[in-house]
Amino acid sequence: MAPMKTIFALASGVGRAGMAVYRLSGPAAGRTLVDLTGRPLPEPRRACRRRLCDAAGDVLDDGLVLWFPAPRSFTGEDVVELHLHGGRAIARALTEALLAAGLEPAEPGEFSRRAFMAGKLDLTQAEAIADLVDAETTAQRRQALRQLEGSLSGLYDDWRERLLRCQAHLEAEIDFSDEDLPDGLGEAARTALAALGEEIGRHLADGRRGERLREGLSVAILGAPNVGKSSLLNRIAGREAAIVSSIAGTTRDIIEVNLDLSGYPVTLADTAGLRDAAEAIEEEGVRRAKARAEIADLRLVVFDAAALPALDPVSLALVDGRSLIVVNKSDLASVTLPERIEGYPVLAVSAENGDGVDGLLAALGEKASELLDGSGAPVISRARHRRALEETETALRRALEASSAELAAEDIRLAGRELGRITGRIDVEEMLDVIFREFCIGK
Ligand SMILES: Nc1nc2c(ncn2[C@@H]2O[C@H](COP(=O)(O)OP(=O)(O)OP(=O)(O)O)[C@@H](O)[C@H]2O)c(=O)[nH]1
Ligand SMILES: [K+]
Ligand SMILES: [Mg+2]
Repeated sequence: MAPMKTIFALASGVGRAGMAVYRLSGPAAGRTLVDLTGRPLPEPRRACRRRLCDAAGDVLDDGLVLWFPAPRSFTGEDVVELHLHGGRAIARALTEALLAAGLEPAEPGEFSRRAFMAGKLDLTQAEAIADLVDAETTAQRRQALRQLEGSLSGLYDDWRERLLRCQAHLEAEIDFSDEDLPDGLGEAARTALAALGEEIGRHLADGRRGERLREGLSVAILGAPNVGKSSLLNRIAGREAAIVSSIAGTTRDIIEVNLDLSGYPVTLADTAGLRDAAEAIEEEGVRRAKARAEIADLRLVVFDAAALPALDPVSLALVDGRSLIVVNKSDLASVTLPERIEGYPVLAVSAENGDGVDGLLAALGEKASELLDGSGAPVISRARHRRALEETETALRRALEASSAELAAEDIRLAGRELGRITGRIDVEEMLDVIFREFCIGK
């Protein structure tokens, strides 16, 4: 095996800042610190003030240095942290000095990858670090923290252990029963596997709460042309994100704004007015609007108060349990607004003067919490986990139906392998690149 390289990266944000934190990891980290400071290594894990110079003796900066000898460090290797002043010139000079010392710039996610290799984190925890850094709302931050603390690791490891136990029992039965092999599964294994299958099934039926929370809830504003969809988006976003005009068919592309709705991440999308379009570009806009209506977690179906009692039939067809009914232009209403449409409560608003918008946001927040909040039990946070769990469940079901003990044991082995892939207990090499690629540099 090639000797482990020593890597470095700016772990804090790039650009002008009061402070910048650089991280070095690998066998040459300690020697590099000695060379940069011209002093012996400081006491482990204690911040010390030091002046840093390059090989020519030019002063780079004056700051704090920390020394984390292996294995008690983030990566499990020798690690050095340099807390310097933020700024591009310092970053450039330090980078040159480190390159000259033979260190290499870290790849995205390389620190976390080394931590995983050293057994400091499992894959769900490594993914949680990426999520935590990306978290934009309170609920996202909490979910990532729970996962980093091992909520998913604990659950999946426990399931995997139970599977391995069943597998061991079954294989013992096969090995020691000489002539008359037991048919299929033993009673005890059957009960244990069926219970496990049910638990995994319940975990899978979480309404995609964790994944939605990570990705943000997708909310689409839909309705006929000119009902004020773009005006409503702008009112909620607090800025002129979309073009508003009195010409029907103004919006074509989907315009998205990201909102933090009482801690829940929401992507609100404005769409083209639904109608039989007059020309090709608008037609494409309508096609995109309909596609978004299909995939959205929630729909705001907007009607025009000035057009009442007439209700656009295309919009009406979109109303279901996933929608909130909005009647806009309440300031123009000449008739009393209905309390319900198709049995669903009506939210009256005026995008023009802001009336009713707080009520709409409150209703949206309630829906978001219904879709995203759970019992507090750990939830699946990534499609990668969901796929592996589905494979596990399928293999378990096959094991329960298997005609011989050997076939059942093989399926149980497959199920355990799928579970192990989630936390990275087994068979991980090929997945590592995919997982750590989405990290940013310095993590
Ligand atoms: N009086 C009043 N006018 C409104 C209100 N909301 C929007 N309008 C007006 O209605 C017209 C259409 O508004 P838009 O926001 O462009 O409507 P839209 O639904 O996005 O239209 P398309 O993109 O063409 O489908 C504009 O002239 C707006 O100023 C409202 O609450 N009250
Ligand atoms: K319009
Ligand atoms: Mg519009």
